Amino acid sequence: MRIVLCFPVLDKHLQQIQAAAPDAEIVNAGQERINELLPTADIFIGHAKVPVDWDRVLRANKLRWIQSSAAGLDHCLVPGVIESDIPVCSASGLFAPQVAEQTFALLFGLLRQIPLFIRAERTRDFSRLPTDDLRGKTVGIVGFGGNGRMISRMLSPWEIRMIATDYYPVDKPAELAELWPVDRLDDLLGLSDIVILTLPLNAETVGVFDAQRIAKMRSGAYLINVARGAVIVESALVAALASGQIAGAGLDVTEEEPLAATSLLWDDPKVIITPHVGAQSYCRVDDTVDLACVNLRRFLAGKEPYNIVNKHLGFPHPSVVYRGESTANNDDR
Ligand SMILES: NC(=O)c1ccc[n+]([C@@H]2O[C@H](COP(=O)([O-])OP(=O)(O)OC[C@H]3O[C@@H](n4cnc5c(N)ncnc54)[C@H](O)[C@@H]3O)[C@@H](O)[C@H]2O)c1
Ligand SMILES: O=C(O)[C@H](O)CO
Repeated sequence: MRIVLCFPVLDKHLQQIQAAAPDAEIVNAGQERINELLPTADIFIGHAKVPVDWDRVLRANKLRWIQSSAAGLDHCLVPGVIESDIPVCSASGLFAPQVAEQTFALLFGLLRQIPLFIRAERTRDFSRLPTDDLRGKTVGIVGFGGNGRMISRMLSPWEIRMIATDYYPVDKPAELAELWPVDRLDDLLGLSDIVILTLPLNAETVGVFDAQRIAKMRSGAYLINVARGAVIVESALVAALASGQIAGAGLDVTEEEPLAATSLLWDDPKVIITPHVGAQSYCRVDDTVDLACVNLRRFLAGKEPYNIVNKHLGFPHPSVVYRGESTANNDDR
């Protein structure tokens, strides 16, 4: 059995994976050799950032399971793969603590005008300006999976109202006032002072925040995107910031990555940009390997791995989140 990897593992990670699959040959393809090696794989663990020739992989008819090292599967959810009988597992929820911290950084950075004070610091300028409070605000979370749930849990001590929408609006935690289905997105936008995007990018969500939808947001609201850039039409966001419809945006992700040097977002003082680092803490690879090994052991033992996302195989369902509210599966670690 050959396991092909495509993510930056250290020797200790390779040893951990080998211990989970003692009889397997483990090959670390890296981005450079992924297209050469993937058709020879029985199992793929990783996340290809380069275009993969999935037709060739499917024609080889060898691959039996995919474990993504990313939560967002927009790269590998090509129809042929997701509709095949190869189970595809995401890293949904795995990076929720990191992504929630990044959301906090962007949220308080915007409310407390941190970029402005950092600029003033450079000129030894100690002028005071009023800043905004989180207290008393309504926070709307769009996409209530692993990341959305962790954000709401971490925000629960504040005196705020939280509402959310999700494709599967079930298991509403006590800190949330409302958990609505996706068709109530506009209601959420009309009520929220801060909108946090934690939904996946797919055919239904691409460009969902276009000019019309942004116009449904409260005037002077803040928008934070820690999901995928392409859920927002960037030109519409630029216009809404210019008109004041949106008071500020915190973006960990952008439509094009890296964000083009010519983008007007760079120079907007109401925008904080981070280069898609929400999940990039020092724990990321350790966490990914832990999940891969839990699932590898399950797969080899003939058990269902966690976080399968193929719809025709009966997924996703609300318990797919590996490190979310709805599973206790860390026992398997
Ligand atoms: N910034 C980063 O570094 C970073 C890190 C991890 C994940 N992400 C992105 O965040 C997304 C969410 O990650 P997660 O771990 O919470 O995944 P998840 O699968 O646990 O959660 C996504 C949730 O969104 C819901 N959803 C699907 N379509 C929706 C829609 N149209 N409207 C509202 N909700 C919808 C799903 O039902 C699910 O509950 C990923 O798909 C990925 O693109 C970004
Ligand atoms: O989806 C994820 O896991 C992060 O955005 C990194 O790709």
